[in-house]
Amino acid sequence: MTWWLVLRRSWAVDRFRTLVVLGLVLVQNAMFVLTAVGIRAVVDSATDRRPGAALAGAAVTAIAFALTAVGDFVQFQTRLDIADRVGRLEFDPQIQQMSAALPGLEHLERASYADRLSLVQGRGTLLAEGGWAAVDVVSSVIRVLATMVLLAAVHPALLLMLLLMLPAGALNALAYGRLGRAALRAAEDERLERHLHEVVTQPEAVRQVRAASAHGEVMRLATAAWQRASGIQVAASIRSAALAGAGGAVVVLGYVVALVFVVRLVATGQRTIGDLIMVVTLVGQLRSMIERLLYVVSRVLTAAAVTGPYRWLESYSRRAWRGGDLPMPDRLTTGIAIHDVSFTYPGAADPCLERITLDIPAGSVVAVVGEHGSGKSTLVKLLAGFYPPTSGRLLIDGVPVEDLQPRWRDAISAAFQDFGRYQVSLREAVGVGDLPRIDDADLVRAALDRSAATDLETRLPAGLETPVGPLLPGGVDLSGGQWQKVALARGNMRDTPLLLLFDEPTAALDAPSEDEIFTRQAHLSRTLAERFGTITVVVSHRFSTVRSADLIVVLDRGRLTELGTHDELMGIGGRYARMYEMHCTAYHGAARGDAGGVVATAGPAEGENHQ
Ligand SMILES: Nc1ncnc2c1ncn2[C@@H]1O[C@H](COP(=O)(O)OP(=O)(O)OP(=O)(O)O)[C@@H](O)[C@H]1O
Repeated sequence: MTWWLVLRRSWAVDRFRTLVVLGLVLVQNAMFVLTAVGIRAVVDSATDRRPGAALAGAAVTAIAFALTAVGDFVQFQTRLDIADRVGRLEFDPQIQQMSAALPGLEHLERASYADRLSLVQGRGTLLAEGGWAAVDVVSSVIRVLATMVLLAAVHPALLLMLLLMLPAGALNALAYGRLGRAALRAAEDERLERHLHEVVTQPEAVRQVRAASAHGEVMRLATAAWQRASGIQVAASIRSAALAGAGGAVVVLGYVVALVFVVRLVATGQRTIGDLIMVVTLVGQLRSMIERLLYVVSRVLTAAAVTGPYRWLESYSRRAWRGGDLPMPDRLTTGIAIHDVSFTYPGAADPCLERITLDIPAGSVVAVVGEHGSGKSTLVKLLAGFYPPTSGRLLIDGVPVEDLQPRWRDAISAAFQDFGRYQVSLREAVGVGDLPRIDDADLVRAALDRSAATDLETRLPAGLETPVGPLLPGGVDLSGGQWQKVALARGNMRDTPLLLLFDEPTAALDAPSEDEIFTRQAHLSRTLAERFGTITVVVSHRFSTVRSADLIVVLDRGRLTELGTHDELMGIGGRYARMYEMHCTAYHGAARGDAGGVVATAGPAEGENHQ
């Protein structure tokens, strides 16, 4: 229950104010009853010509009324303040932490998960306000009940007013439930619209958009997405307003009927004028009370659009972290075993990897090859623990990988073909690969060295502290290849990994740089293999690297079709042999100049060695 959680957090953040608010809720309700009874006493005393009693009653009523008004104000402000503090200091950081610490990628790639995340992120204050609004609901209900008791004392038939609240409340709940569901439905288009705007504003993407003269089209798509999202929300608002309006009309009708009824009681002498004035006051207030009740219920329901996703995030992060407490080994002894692993992307119809079985001995270098879309990167993501296999098991030294999470992630160094361009200092852009040691300049230099990128530090005006990226004050932009080297160095920050993953990490580099990097990485892999039994997994189009691997894994449409060393696979004469030969033919053809008008930019000396 979110309101209970909010109260507990508020208590932890500010005990005094929490007590003030809860105390005021009780006092105000007592003062409210006193005001109503006081008004009746004043009027009846005046009617009976008892001026002293009338004056005393007026004084008590005025004080009770003043206390109610001041209490309302203080309570409202204090509650807003606590909700804001709890939202910003407790919920927002927790939400950020839960989202950032999720071990896999499913929450970012499955649309329904991403929608919930986008609804809850940065909405901690709304969540806290929703919790306090629930306290408001309780307070408003107490006030309405007190009113009903006072009305019943005048005539029990007035209790029928209570019945009117049920349809009004139900209509309002429907109205706001509809709004919450619309927010969730619109979230996907809102995300799309934000993404398309990023595409036309972020330097990396905008170049391609400009080159294709697609700016207008992207903007049209963004506008269409915005219109769909806003259409969903506007339609839901109109329907909700109609429902809430119908609820209000029911209440007003009851108000009029009640007044006519009491006037008749007074006219027939069954009740006093004091009773009439009290009923007029109470019923008049009842309307605003019910409106307030409906308003606070609406706040709770609006917050429910966030509480639902918040609850989901909590339970999802608990499930995602179901890993055991097993300690991480310091070194691999047997290696990684993949047993009958299949994997289907969230929301996808067909599996992307099917029944892969593979033993990777500790200390080995494995190359994964296959056509585009054959599942190479997916296999790498599974090894990194970004996704759990849909079926089958992944064992690290005989231990299921999920029992080692999240520590397994800390034992991995990885560089991918898609890389982030973090616009911070060079030191931070590399150091973030091992966050606890981000300030260790020597470690950052060693990572740059392992990635053949030491020249970056010497070329940049302020060395490691140079801001990289054009958006920073004094920032220096890097070339595509330099950015890739930064990403590679980031992947090399950890100096004692048990698994090195390289998924086409040099695609943006020229052949000599690529050659130098692979020579260094090969040396690094061997050193780490000896010391820690570290396994290296490389996805590469570079056959000189592939052929020197201890084990080559050939994937074809998600299935493992061939497995062995270069010589073994060439001996089989299957897919690998054909790929290798095609590569050599294309390469030599290009080198001879029969590339059909395509200028070959990589010469034999630039890194390829096929024999
Ligand atoms: N996040 C995703 N959601 C759904 N399907 C995906 C996702 N990522 C990849 N796929 C699909 O899974 C299949 C394998 O993709 P993967 O990236 O593993 O192939 P690959 O062999 O690494 O390709 P490439 O050589 O082009 O990098 C492809 O059909 C791809 O469309």
